[in-house]
Amino acid sequence: MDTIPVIDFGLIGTSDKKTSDTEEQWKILSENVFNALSRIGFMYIIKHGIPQSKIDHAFAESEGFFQQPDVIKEKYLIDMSKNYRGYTRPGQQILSHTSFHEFRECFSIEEPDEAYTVEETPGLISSIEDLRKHCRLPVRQLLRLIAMALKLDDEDYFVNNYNGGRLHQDPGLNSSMVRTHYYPPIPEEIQIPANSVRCSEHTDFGILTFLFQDAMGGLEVKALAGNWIKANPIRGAILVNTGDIMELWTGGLFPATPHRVLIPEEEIQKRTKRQSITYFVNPDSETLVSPLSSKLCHGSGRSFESVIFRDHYQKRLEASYKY
Ligand SMILES: O=C(O)CCC(=O)C(=O)O
Ligand SMILES: [Fe+2]
Repeated sequence: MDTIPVIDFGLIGTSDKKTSDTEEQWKILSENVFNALSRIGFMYIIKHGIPQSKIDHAFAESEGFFQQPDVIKEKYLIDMSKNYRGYTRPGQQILSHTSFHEFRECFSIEEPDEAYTVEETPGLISSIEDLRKHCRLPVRQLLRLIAMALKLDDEDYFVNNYNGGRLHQDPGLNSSMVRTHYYPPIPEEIQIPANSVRCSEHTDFGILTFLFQDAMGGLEVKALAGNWIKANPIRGAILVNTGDIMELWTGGLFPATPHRVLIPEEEIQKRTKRQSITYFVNPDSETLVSPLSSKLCHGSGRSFESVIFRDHYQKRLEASYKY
């Protein structure tokens, strides 16, 4: 499959569980989800119920933050000895050993913390938290659709491993993270070092990622055959992909699809900033993740080792921040 399918969540409405009225629609969507995740690992979700104004607001607040001088942004520099919250400057996180530099800066928020503020852009944290809050319903819907797609006896299995099945996030229990990215314009006078990218080829670390992107484009997805296809922006749609944990749970049936953002060849895009916001959906930190059944693993021919999510996450984050 060389196109990224579009899945319409409007069909199942605003309940996070199927009801007798919507059972048929849930079944159809779960089949669509199965095809998308087994063939490409990416899909667009439309009519997901998140107001466009919330998305636009988080983008505007993020832009306000990133356009400030470095000295201000670096006041909020990530301190990895404590947590992964705060500002990452360009080149500080490199997602693949094959890249020399990433023209990408970002700001990450792991879990809600009322006391944490960015005084120069006071709306940054609240707009991001608002977006996170709105993501929870479509995340829970999708986790149940995936359980149905896999024909699990327990359709709540994934939901129960995401914040212990609760709608509100418990600090410490779950490290799901919102990260707002800014790819700065690359001015003509800058010498671009060899092997530089905007974002290196990588897989995501958790269960799923929800990605909101602006109109600029540039994200590419590696199809199973190894060719790269463009994940063109669709206004208002959430681009969803599976991460390492879904690949492990399904024994490779739903692979974690590699993706990247190269430095654009088109001058206009190169000289223009790009923004994206990701919500990385992680299982609860203490979850022991292993392939769910030998039936699912059958056919992939690969073996998978069980991991405690906290250990896996720590390892992957530390490796990417070593530089
Ligand atoms: O900015 C993008 O479009 C991709 C970002 C991404 O893949 C990530 O942060 O994991
Ligand atoms: Fe990613």
